[in-house]
Amino acid sequence: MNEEDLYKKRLEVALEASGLDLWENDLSTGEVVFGLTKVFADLGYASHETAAYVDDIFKLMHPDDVPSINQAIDDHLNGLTERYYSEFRIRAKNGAWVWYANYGKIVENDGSTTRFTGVCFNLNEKKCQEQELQALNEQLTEKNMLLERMNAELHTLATRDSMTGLYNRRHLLEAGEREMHRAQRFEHPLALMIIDIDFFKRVNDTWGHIAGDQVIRAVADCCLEQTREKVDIVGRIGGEEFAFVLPETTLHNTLALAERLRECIAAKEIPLNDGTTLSVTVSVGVAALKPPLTSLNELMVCADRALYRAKRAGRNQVHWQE
Ligand SMILES: Nc1nc2c(ncn2[C@@H]2O[C@H](COP(=O)(O)OP(=O)(O)OP(=O)(O)O)[C@@H](O)[C@H]2O)c(=O)[nH]1
Repeated sequence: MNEEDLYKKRLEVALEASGLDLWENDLSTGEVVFGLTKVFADLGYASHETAAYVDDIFKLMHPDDVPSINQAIDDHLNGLTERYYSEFRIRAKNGAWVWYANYGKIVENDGSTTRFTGVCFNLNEKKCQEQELQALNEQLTEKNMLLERMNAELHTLATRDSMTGLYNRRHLLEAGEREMHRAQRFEHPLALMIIDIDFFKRVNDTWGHIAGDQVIRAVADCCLEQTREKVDIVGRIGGEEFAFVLPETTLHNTLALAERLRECIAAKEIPLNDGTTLSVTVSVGVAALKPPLTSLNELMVCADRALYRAKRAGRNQVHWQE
């Protein structure tokens, strides 16, 4: 065996061991000088079906991949890249798309001949893994978004009263306790107000529970209208009872708010399902933070006592605990 044959044999062994298939094209004529025998065989084509011209290979490539292949060849031809590399799909004999990659270089470019040589190797497993990973990532992102939505819903369920959308009793007490600590530490004013719908039992007894619920919602709307969004903590703490934790609010200002709210509710004509309207009044109890009070609970007791006095004094009025 001469040196050249020996060299070829060595190359064959190297290519076979590494799963590479050698190719060489003449770009000036468009001819395939040296064919992709292993690739075509792997794709199920007979030896007479292998491509004789570069264009024949392009016809077997996925149309979406052709522009990037052409770009990579142009970049290499124009000296922008040291080597040509591209990834693409080729249609197998059975119609399936199989991923391959090309690595090559211009080995001769003398004006009349442009020899382009390289190797091609199967990339299908890697691509399939990438696609699986991407699909998994997308699923994960979707699941995360769902989880975030569910968490937000759960938070709403845990902190809000479902009938009015106001805070529930537990959240009001927790958030109120925090405000209480802050107010005490920095010696800032804080007030607590409780309102209770007057003679609400009569509403239920006369117009029914559904009308009663509508009244509760209408009163809740007034409560939100008259308070500061994201500052005041407004909650439904019982059937027809609402509480307000009012940070940075003096007794004087709270009494003004209480009066405004009382008037707003009394003036409201609440539409019922049967087309009629209904009005209700509320009694209000107010207490402001001052020594020796130290807990929200104590403040609530004070406001509750004031509310009781407002009821006793004839309802539809505001009372406060000094
Ligand atoms: N429709 C409706 N009624 C409720 C709800 N929660 C509590 N109630 C009713 O509210 C009524 C409250 O009545 P009472 O505590 O006797 O007080 P009141 O009739 O408002 O009288 P005063 O507070 O003394 O003015 C009861 O009949 C409860 O059944 C609710 O979510 N929806």
